[in-house]
This record gives sequence, C-alpha cells and structure tokens, in this order.
Amino acid sequence: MIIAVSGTPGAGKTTVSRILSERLGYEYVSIKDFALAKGIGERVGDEIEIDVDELSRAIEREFSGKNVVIDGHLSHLVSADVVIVLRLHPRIVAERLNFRGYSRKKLAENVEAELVDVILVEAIEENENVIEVDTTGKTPEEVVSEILSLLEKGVKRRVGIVDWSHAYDDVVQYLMLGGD
Ligand SMILES: Nc1ncnc2c1ncn2[C@@H]1O[C@H](COP(=O)(O)OP(=O)(O)OP(=O)(O)O)[C@@H](O)[C@H]1O
Repeated sequence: MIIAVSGTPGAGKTTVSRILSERLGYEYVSIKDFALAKGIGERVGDEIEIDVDELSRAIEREFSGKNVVIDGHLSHLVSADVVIVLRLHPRIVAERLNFRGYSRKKLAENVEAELVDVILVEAIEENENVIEVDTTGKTPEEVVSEILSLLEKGVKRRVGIVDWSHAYDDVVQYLMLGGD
C-alpha cells in the first residue's frame, strides 16, 4: 500500500511519516530525495522544480505493490492508495516557519495556503481516498495513533474536519494578501 503524507510546510509531514513507517514496518520515502535521485527534480535557486506527471509515473513504477510511506508536500498529487493531509492551525504554521527563518513572502504564502485548504483541495482533486488529520495540540505519536486507528477501521475518506476561517484575525499580521 502506498500512503502519501502531505500538508503545508511545517505541518509535521517528515516527523509523522517516519514514525508511521516504523509503526507499520513500511519503507519511508522522501519524495524530494526520490525525485532528485531519479533525475526528476531540477534545482532552481533554492527551490526544486519537479514535473509532477513524471514523478507520479516514477512512483508507480518503483512502488506499485510495495508498502511505503511517501513524505512530501507533492505527495498528494501522485497516485496513492491513501493520502493523509496533515492540518495545523495557521498561527502555529507561521510560528514554525518563522522559527525556521522563512522569508516574509514564503511565510505568507504558506500561512495563506493553510488558511484556505490549498493542499486538501488539490488532494481531493487528484485522489479519492483522502484523510485529513488535525495535528494542532497533538504530539507526533498522537497523530500517528490517530492515522493508524482510522486505517485499521477501514476509513478511506475523511475531509472537511477543520475550518480555519476563524483563525484569520490570528494570522492577518503574517499575510500579504496579494501584495508585496
Ligand atoms: N505534532 C507536533 N507537535 C509539535 N511539534 C511538531 C509536531 N510535528 C512536527 N513538529 C516539529 O515541527 C517542525 C516541522 O516538522 P517537520 O519537518 O516534520 O514538518 P514538514 O511538514 O515535514 O516540513 P517540510 O514540508 O518543510 O519538510 C519540526 O521542528 C518538528 O520537530
């Protein structure tokens, strides 16, 4: 089974994917490292541009029929048996990315994306089986236990569990709202 773990930067994808893969005995795959190893990603400045169709084909070739947890904010765009979308209150996204030293623009883009569900919407457009998990106030172990419990119960789709519209006032200071 291919489990993709996606979410806004800072939501905890890598932390959760590593624990999840250990608990399940699945291989852990960083989508960025995989893409670069296959010559799919191209470094443009400090960003990596990845052809998603090529990446999706390579993932299918390499992992079809295998048990893997694929970690990365593009993983919801490749075909997976289930996509886990990690959600995190936008204010905490801002705090984590601020701590990492993200530029004001990059921070605003990502806080905005979390606020309006960008990854979730993209995941639903690409995959039928999408499970959203709110990680706010939970330890990574608690998040993994929640994922495992949902998978064990056979839940294939659980979306629409968070609404960050009430968080707008909390994060408006970080937003650029289309300006520079
Ligand atoms: N549930 C959690 N509770 C508290 N801190 C967490 C939690 N999950 C992750 N963190 C911390 O938040 C930071 C970001 O986590 P992580 O690198 O796993 O996020 P990510 O979504 O993979 O980010 P990126 O997309 O940039 O790779 C790390 O410092 C990590 O230790």
